Amino acid sequence: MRILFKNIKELLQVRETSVDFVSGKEMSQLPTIKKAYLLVEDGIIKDFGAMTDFSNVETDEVVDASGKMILPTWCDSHTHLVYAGNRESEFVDKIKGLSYQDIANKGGGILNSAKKLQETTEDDLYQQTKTRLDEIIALGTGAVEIKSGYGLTEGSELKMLRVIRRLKENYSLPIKATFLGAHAVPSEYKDDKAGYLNMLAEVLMPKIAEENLAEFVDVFCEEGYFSVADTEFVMEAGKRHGLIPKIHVNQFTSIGGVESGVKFNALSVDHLEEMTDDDIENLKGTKTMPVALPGCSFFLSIPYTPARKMIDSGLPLALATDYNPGSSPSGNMNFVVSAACIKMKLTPEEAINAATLNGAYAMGLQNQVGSITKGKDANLILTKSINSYNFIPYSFGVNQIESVYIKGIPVV
Ligand SMILES: N=CN[C@@H](CCC(=O)O)C(=O)O
Ligand SMILES: [Zn+2]
Repeated sequence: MRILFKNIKELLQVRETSVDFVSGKEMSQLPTIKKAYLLVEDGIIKDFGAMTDFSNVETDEVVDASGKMILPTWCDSHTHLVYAGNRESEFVDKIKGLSYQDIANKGGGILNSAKKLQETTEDDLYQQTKTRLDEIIALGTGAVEIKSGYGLTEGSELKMLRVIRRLKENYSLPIKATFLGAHAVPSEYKDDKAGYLNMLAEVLMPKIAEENLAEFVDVFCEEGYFSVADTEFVMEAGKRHGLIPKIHVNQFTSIGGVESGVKFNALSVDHLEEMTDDDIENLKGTKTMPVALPGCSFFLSIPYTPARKMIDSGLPLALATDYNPGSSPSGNMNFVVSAACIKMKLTPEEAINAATLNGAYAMGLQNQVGSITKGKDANLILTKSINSYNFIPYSFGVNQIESVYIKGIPVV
């Protein structure tokens, strides 16, 4: 099956050869071809170039993209898509002045979501999650990471991971699963955090490895949740079970978790709303991707990751939604890209690199998605007619997407 997209006003994020990620000044370069064509064969990018160089080939379908742009779909490397119900009432508490920590202290927060999830069947949870996955695909996401972490018991953590496995079986976009058992200490273990961590390492991780239920391991490294020592314990145990670390760190305080993440070769360190100069220094020259989650900063009214300073120091950056019921109940990568430009002062080129190529790297998917490169999946966004790609972040809250293709098949 061959599809030809012709007369594309501008084809974005064109990489002749695959690059793992871009950092520092390279982030301001977004390679494009104006008046382009793109040929897709059996779901894979087969060829592309300028229309002037196009020589006719037999195709099954031709899409005339005059006035429109094509870019790789968004790569959302940090979500908590599997959850039960929502936390609308906490939203109102927050408007009335309670902080994220105040809400958690009065029994809300992660433990509230865990209670709801424990009471929900696997089938129901699958249906709720599927609705969210369909919603984010329609918004242009074509690769996604999904975490556990609202189960907090053996059975419920496995239930979450099995929901993710079912999604992997039923969808053709790449999905990566992360075991986030160390998201919060459940009430049954409130005086025995070490016992809970041991249960994660000794009981759950072997089962996850045996059933191949996750690629990554995560920890919420934060005051009141898990210390740096706890985080290292979990990363160490995860590694023993073949799970690569990706950690929640520096959301509210900088307690040394970034340095630990780097030490354990974490694939990414995520949140980073509070960054010291030492944290930035620790990330330099490493393979650990810093991931900013501006939707969370927006929703909780907490600082934005100092992305400008980080990129100007030579670091790479990825952008993700953190879609979850407590701190970012939205999986809209278009909004994330806008917020990165408006609030974190990224240029559109930097934000698009962060939300595609660098996001793919933060999931270990840099050879499969994230750029227009021959051999990668044809996971594509076809925009409406727009004047320049700056219009995507500029017109925040407005959907500029006409169609989304996953493996060359239109899903929207
Ligand atoms: N901060 C930790 N975990 C999630 C929020 C969890 C929740 O509030 O339900 C996050 O990434 O923001
Ligand atoms: Zn998160």
